[in-house]
Amino acid sequence: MTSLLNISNVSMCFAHRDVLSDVSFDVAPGERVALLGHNGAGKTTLFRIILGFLNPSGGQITVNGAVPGTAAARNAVSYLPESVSFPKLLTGRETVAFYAKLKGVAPAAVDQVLADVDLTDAADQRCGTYSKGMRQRLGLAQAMLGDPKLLLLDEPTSGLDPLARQRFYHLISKMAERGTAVLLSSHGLSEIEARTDRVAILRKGKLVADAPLTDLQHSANLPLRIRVQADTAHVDTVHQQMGGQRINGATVELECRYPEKMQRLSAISALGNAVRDVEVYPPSLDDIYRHYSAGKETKQ
Ligand SMILES: Nc1ncnc2c1ncn2[C@@H]1O[C@H](COP(=O)(O)OP(=O)(O)OP(=O)(O)O)[C@@H](O)[C@H]1O
Repeated sequence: MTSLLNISNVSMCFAHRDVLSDVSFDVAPGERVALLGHNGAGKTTLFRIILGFLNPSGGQITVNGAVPGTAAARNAVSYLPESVSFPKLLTGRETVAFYAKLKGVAPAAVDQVLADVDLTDAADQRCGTYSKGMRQRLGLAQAMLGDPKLLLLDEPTSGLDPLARQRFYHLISKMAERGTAVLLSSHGLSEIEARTDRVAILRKGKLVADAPLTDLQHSANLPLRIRVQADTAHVDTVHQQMGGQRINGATVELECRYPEKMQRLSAISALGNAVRDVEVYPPSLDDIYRHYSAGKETKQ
């Protein structure tokens, strides 16, 4: 599939300091990509280059085939910055109407996006009275205007409560279903785990991973955990046969690598009625992030 966002060998140097080094990856229409990295890894800098606010020291970017900052690229992209602020005296509805006018979007879309982010009841309240979460949702409403081809979200869920986060990701997925390419940065690893299609990890300005989470789970070769609930009368036998650790009266847990997984599971299955239940826990995004952040540079 043709990429909507193409980042090719991008480098950025501030005052002789390399902040981004030779970063390349693509985002396709309808794809949701999480951009992860420690504080200062270069995520916001990359966003600012994609938006055309900064010129890279090297490499090229195209947004829907256009150079960042050109009218064609600007028309294709919407951005929600990390710290969003709006004029305090304008209401939510006036604020979104203002952005709709700037973007050339029909006024009818204003009430729809306010409803999408659950701000209908507060639409006539002044932004100065909004909570942080409400401001963030208003920011998302303005970013959703006009069904952008590319949505850039810089730590979009900071300040949102758990239900608002769920709703937020639901909206993002709906936009992706309609073909919007989404690139979002986040430090909330658990929340993006099941809600993005690919993970890109920056470490000190270098791209150290770029693949779907399941591929990273395999290539990092981190252990997965198999937890077996044994019949209480047979727990000693199960422990002896399986190895691993007993973690309570009836549960035995062991760690293994992906290539051994099926062999281990058939051995457990051969224990028949001595086993009541089996659960397999793959490495979490936290584990994978720690692995790649520690310097295992195996780009997919
Ligand atoms: N205009 C600038 N001039 C000089 N250095 C800059 C400038 N903008 C960013 N930097 C530096 O570039 C590095 C990357 O910053 P950036 O804001 O891109 O990181 P980040 O990954 O978004 O971090 P965070 O997770 O904390 O938001 C930092 O060391 C920062 O100090």
